[in-house]
Amino acid sequence: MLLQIADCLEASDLEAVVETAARADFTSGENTAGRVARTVKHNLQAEDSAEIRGLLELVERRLRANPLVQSVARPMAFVKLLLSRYEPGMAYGSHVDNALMKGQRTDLSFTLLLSDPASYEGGELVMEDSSGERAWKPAAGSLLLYPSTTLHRVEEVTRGERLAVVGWIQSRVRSAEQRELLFDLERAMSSEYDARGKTNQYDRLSKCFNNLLRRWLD
Ligand SMILES: O=C(O)CCC(=O)C(=O)O
Ligand SMILES: [Fe+2]
Repeated sequence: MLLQIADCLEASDLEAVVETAARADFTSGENTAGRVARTVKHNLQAEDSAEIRGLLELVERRLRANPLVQSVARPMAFVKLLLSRYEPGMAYGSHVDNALMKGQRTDLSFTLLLSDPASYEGGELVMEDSSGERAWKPAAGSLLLYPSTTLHRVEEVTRGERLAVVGWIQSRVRSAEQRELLFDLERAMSSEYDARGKTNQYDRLSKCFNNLLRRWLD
């Protein structure tokens, strides 16, 4: 399940992040890619600095505080975040993300878009699965959150600049299928409560949700 979450950063955060990004030094993303990924990874990544660490910490705080992120990802750890930039001619071909980063399992991958989609051409994040392909190009401040098991790519940027924070989450629930069931159940609970209050139906759903979560937590 891929989820798009709008407005993960409010306007003032977004402005501050873009300003910091404009002062950052970038190096080729090929430096942090493996032997094969290197053949398809053509982008830029911000070099580590106190300012960049502050920026990434702010993004992580906002994502952790987002109830939808909590409910879709059930994060145990934010394994890694980085600031990336695509200029005209840059793209990231089809790949699946590494299962292990910094000794931790990656269960979900995310992209937080920082550029206004009208300001660049190309740069769609394309998800490839057995049902076909789907391209995403959301508004600045929106988050795309998807299972790290998915093949995906970033289309070539042909005009302007695509700035984004990308990252990986280790979940407390390893299986994407189980995470999706829990997400649906939690939503059903919450709409039952909003519509009718703490009914028998709500209690029944809450029992299923909590006992499945107990069973599936790592
Ligand atoms: O920039 C993106 O949307 C995704 C980048 C990506 O796939 C990666 O860094 O592994
Ligand atoms: Fe990726």
